[in-house]
Amino acid sequence: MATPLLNETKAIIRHEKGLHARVAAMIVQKSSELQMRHRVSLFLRHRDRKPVPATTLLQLVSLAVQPGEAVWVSARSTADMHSAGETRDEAPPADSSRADTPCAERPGNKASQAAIAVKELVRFLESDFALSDDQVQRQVDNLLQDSALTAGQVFASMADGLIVTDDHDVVTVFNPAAERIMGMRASDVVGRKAAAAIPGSRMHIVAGTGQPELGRRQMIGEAVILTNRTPIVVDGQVKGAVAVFEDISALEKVTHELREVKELKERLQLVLESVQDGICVVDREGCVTYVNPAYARIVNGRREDLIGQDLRDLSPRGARRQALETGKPVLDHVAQKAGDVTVIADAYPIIVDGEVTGVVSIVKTLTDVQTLAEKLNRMAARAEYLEQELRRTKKPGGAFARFIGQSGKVRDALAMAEKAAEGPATVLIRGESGTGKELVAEGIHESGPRSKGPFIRVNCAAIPETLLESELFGHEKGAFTGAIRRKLGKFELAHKGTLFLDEIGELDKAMQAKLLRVLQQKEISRIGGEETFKVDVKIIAATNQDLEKLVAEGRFREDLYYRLNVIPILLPPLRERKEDIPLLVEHFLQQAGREQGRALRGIRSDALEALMHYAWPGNVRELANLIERVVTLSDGPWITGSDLPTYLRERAAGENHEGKQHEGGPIEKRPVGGGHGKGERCVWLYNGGEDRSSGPARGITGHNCWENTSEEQGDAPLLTWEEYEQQIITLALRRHGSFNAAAKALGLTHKTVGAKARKYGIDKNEAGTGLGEKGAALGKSISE
Ligand SMILES: Nc1ncnc2c1ncn2[C@@H]1O[C@H](COP(=O)(O)OP(=O)(O)OP(=O)(O)O)[C@@H](O)[C@H]1O
Repeated sequence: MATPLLNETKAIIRHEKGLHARVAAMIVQKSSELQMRHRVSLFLRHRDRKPVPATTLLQLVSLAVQPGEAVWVSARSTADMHSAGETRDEAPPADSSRADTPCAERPGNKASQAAIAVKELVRFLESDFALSDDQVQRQVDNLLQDSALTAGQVFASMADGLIVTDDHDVVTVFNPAAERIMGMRASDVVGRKAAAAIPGSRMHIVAGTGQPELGRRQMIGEAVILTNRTPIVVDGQVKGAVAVFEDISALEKVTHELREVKELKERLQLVLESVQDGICVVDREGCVTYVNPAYARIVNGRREDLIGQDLRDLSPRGARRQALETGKPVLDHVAQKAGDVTVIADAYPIIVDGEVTGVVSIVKTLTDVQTLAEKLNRMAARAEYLEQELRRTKKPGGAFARFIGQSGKVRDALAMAEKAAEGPATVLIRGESGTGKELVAEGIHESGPRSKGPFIRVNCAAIPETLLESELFGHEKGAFTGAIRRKLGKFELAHKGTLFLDEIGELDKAMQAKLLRVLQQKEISRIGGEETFKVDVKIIAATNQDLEKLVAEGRFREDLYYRLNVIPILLPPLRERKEDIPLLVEHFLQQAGREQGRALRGIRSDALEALMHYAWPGNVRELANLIERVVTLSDGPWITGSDLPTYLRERAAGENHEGKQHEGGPIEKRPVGGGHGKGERCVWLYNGGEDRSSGPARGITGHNCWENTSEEQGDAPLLTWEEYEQQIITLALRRHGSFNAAAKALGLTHKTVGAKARKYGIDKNEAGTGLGEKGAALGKSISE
């Protein structure tokens, strides 16, 4: 408890300047002397403010006592103060109730000493403060000097900037912190008006309005400053202003960083909360500090229960603990969790400044991993399949461009195929073996909306019945002996694409039933699996069998037949479209020549005749194989009748003369191998001539040529150079249709081709109409 002040006595300050600095210094000097003498502490109180020690200059000055005003003097025994544990400068409340208490003024009595001291100080305060004693005078001066120096020291050692201006806005104080913060020197500022010397100064405004400006933020260069400006008011008069300010740039930076860290934390939190993988964080002690919702779901726990748990209890030998102890990641760790859940975890140590401060673990259920592996498996299988397909099918142009043939039946079939490609309906392609059913099926896929999806082929005849089901529908691991891993079926692989079921007539009845079910329900299930999957597949089936007959015999399900036969496409056998033979021959000759690196010029009429009169039981496939073989075995640039296998020559010739029928159907009675006189036909690989033959064949050049047997093989009369040139230009324009393209093919500029065409009067649009008799006869001598 504070010791009460004694003898509070009123004193009127009569000095003309009131309690100003010098008077205050004299009071301090006098009070110090009295305190020493009487072993008391003396206090002054002004109005209802707290008493201040009478020996502190600044506090006395700050009482701002005016002339004629009263102050209250009181005292306290120094001995009392020490026993009460108080410091000298503390000012306990005055006990005014005892202020007027008379006291015995005997020496040695505490109360009387206080009374004497108070009385003497009151007398001094009411005096005129005249100082006669030189020593006292010096002491007062020293006091004032010390006080000023102390204030200067205080200002200099302040961390905050301090600016003081007088009532004319002249800077009187500009401390070192202000110099540092504002980057200005005190010598450049003190004594000058603040408004002029300090950019953006508001001291004159604060002094002018008398209103303080507190907590103002401002920028000085790069620094952020927080300032308090206060007017200095003495006797109700504004005497200047004081500004105290601090550089809060560092604080601002930290605040900004903190905000960024908070934002980052929020974002990360959001990511962690929404990922499907389970994430768990433990601290350096092995205590769980965070789990995301996926983690709680995977381990069948509640987040609030999991957080705070100790790894020693949770999983003492788990991946997290290992990572925590070794400081190394632990990957693919398989663990059993509650509810019979098997998880795969990766645990990564969190290392800060080389020290392991915790662990993050990422957890997936085994099923998730399996699903991913399966997806991968599926993609890999599909990629492999598509790669093979890509290698196999090189398409030169439009979807049906690889299908050679211009006969009416072919055109009808292709027109139907183009239509069939547009929609989802099942297509059934019929035709003898080798008629191009697969080629057409590919064309349908490529020209339809599913062209970006897979085209999957299954040859129903080539796969043993026992394997076909698993081939089509896939199987689960362990579904039967040998099923060592899950296999995806062709239906699954063909999802969003086309499934081509070749040789559909070969399916046994059981498979027919299964296929029918898939076609009806559009869903499959793997052998040994319980799940069913929806599949979106366009079915194209093909057969060379007489399906109607099979249905009639009960060997093919009628309902499946109708399911498949939604859009039927019939491909004619080669013997029914002989006019396509020269086209095909030229196509395969070019192909074989290219593949075998042979500079072939064409096929002689005798050979072509033989090919056209053969019945082709193996159709285009047989023709293609034959040409390939002939090209391999022949030597010269021309394929002649003698290059053909004997059976074909004899059969064609014999049957022609005798009017026999081939197994594939009747053949024309036409002479072969020179028996045709002037009307013989031949196919030029790279040339053409006027079509004078009445025969139907047209090579890829679109023309047959007359060939005079007496002039055979290079005996034709030579033409002039210009006539050859005319031929070549005509031929190139006919083939390529434009000066540009023709020039490119001939290795000339389009200007040259244009000039030559004009020279010879060749109209590029009419170049295809023929070369004239002389030119046509020379066709064969124009090599590639
Ligand atoms: N019109 C054609 N134009 C070019 N090549 C053809 C044509 N028709 C068939 N081919 C070729 O003949 C071969 C056999 O064709 P494809 O396999 O399409 O016949 P298919 O009718 O499916 O035979 P199969 O019934 O024996 O399976 C292939 O190499 C194919 O490229």
